[in-house]
Amino acid sequence: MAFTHRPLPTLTELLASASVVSLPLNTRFRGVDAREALILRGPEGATEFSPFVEYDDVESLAWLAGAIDFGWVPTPALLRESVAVNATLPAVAPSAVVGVLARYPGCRTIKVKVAERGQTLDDDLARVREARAILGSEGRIRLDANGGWNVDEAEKAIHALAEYDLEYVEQPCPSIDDLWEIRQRVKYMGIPIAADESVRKVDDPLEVARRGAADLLVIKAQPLGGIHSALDIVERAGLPVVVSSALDSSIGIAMGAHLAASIPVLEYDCGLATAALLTTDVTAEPLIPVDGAIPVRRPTLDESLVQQSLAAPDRDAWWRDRLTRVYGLLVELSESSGRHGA
Ligand SMILES: O=C(O)CCC(=O)c1ccccc1C(=O)O
Ligand SMILES: [Mg+2]
Repeated sequence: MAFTHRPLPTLTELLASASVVSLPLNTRFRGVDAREALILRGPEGATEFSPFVEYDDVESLAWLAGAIDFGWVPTPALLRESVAVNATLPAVAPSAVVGVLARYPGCRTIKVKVAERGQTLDDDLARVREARAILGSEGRIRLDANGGWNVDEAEKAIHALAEYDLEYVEQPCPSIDDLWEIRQRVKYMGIPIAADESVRKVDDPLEVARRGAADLLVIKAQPLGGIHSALDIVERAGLPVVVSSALDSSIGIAMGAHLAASIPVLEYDCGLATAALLTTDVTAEPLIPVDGAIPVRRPTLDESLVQQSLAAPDRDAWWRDRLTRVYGLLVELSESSGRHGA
């Protein structure tokens, strides 16, 4: 992973610029009702460090590199002023679908979460049927299983869900081997396979592309070490990409929007509309979709909104400890790569 910022800002500088916030969700997502994030104030503007709380320090390393990249390094040249986005539909009951989709005005593409633990294929069928009924026959529906199926389950589910006309299926199975296998099995149906976790949670983000295990890649700026590092991966992968977020505040969404705006060819709507799932944000001008797109700009922090969303003292301390530990790993890594001339 390429860490472009040298020298690193000091830990003192990072901690002094940090606020830890807890942003309640209007729809339960990934088993949580609030999203915690550590917001940093860098010379380029606000940035966000927000690996999910269950991620370990090693996995969080790339997220910190990504946060520093957006706050301390100028962004690449922007090729567009807005980015078309998909509605993200969490694994809610069919009766809740219409209410969630109302939060994404103008979106012609819906990403439906499927294969949720504790649910069945019938639950997925009912949710996707409802989404298709509301969207109409011309909008696009993509699925995201977050690796929730084995290959046989994925094959069965994709056969059953295909009647709703699928744009692609994201991470149907957990491993790269299984992605390769399911891709072969459904190729004749013309349904592309996208890789997400197999890009951002593995040692080599290019392995999927090299092995032909997916038709397209989901690219997330923060977990891939930042905009510059993600852009490098996109260039080297040679596959179409979907730029997505990880349920960030509008600051993290802006990082994704700047990445999306610097990619020459974007064939797919991006997964950058999830600020619509937050009940409150850290800026007065959140990056939520209007006419199916979000603008490419850096929101300024609204300090009173930040104050109102500050996390409880124990959570604030937890995030500062995490930042301190992960920063230590980042320093080790940049020193060892400096020694090896990388
Ligand atoms: O891509 C989108 O539409 C939104 C982002 C998203 O789905 C997501 C959000 C948080 C954690 C994981 C994921 C994911 O794509 O798997
Ligand atoms: Mg995904």
